[in-house]
Amino acid sequence: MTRYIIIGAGAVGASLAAQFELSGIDYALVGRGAQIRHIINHGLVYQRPAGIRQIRLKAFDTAEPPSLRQGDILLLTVKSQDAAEALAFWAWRTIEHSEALTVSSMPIVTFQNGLATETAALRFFPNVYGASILTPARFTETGHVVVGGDPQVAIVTVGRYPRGTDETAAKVVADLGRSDYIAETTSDIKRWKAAKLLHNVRNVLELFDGAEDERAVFSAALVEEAETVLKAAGHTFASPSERTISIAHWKIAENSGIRPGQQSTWQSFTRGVSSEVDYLNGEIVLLGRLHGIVTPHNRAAQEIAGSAARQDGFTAPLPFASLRQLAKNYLSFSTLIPSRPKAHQTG
Ligand SMILES: NC(=O)C1=CN([C@@H]2O[C@H](COP(=O)(O)OP(=O)(O)OC[C@H]3O[C@@H](n4cnc5c(N)ncnc54)[C@H](OP(=O)(O)O)[C@@H]3O)[C@@H](O)[C@H]2O)C=CC1
Ligand SMILES: CC(C)(CO)C(=O)C(=O)O
Repeated sequence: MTRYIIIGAGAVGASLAAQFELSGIDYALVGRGAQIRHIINHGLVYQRPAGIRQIRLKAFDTAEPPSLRQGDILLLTVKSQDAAEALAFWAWRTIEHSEALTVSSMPIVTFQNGLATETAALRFFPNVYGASILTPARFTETGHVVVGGDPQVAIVTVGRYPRGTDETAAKVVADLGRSDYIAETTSDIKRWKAAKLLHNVRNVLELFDGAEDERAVFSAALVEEAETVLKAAGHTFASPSERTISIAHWKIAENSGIRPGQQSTWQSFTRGVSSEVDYLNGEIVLLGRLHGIVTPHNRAAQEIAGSAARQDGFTAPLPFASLRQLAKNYLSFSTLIPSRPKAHQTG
């Protein structure tokens, strides 16, 4: 029987474990720090629109990981900035009763927003499956995860990376479906990841104050830069009409404990842990630099969020005026720099 090894016990990972537990699907949840200690000792307080319950989970501290066996599938649910460390930690461990095989021979499913994790995983694992997950999930309090998706937990699209689909992708989708997710396979997961990044570059704005109309202008600029550089880098975007499943009745339930403006980046700041901004806005900045395109709004957002993350405590929104000014400065610098010369042809 397939067992899922869920790495990262936060909003996405702990809710997956809870859903598997409730559906009789075998799994092991591996986490770190106070969160996993709390889950091991007291269980998880799991809040969904239908109610709150305390669930005992098969949970392990990464300091004492479970041994892995043939047939296991890894689900990576840490944030992008923690993916490299987790991949290196798992890849070269041997598999129980198959000393010649390492964990890297197992399939791994990457749930991260952004575009960086799949290529990082391919460095170690030949069988990488990208998952694009749309879920209103919250982890801001130790031992407590809230999911506002209604009636299902989330919408998940899974495909082999960089392209294709196969029996493993179909198996993961079937098990997610049994566990109250709306799930589908795709043969082009890169298009879903790129389309999602167009939304996630706006997450950073939830850290800032400012008038709604000014924020809307800045938000549009973040997305426009993202679209331009992603296209320059050869990405195309999946559109909702490509879904093979209906999501018409899916919504974020009212009074579910999920509040607008408090998505995953805001949650990391609120918990005082590192944030994913370097892999969301930072991905746009990186691709811009690689393709000779300026990205002043994403750069300013990445820089201010990065500096703020180094300071203690996130108790008040960051000043939007500073963000706007820094973006303006980067925009005017860029007009002073001649555009990149075309590479000389040699030989
Ligand atoms: N939250 C949401 O609603 C959504 C999130 N996503 C995406 O899903 C991914 C996961 O996000 P999310 O669940 O919110 O993240 P969380 O921060 O809630 O959870 C990640 C957990 O993984 C732990 N962790 C980090 N490194 C390791 C490691 N090496 N081994 C074991 N555990 C580790 C973290 O510990 P610590 O607390 O110590 O850092 C944290 O508890 C992200 O890419 C995010 O963008 C996508 C859609 C919605
Ligand atoms: C789907 C969305 C926007 C919702 O929470 C998300 O991806 C995130 O929080 O990062």
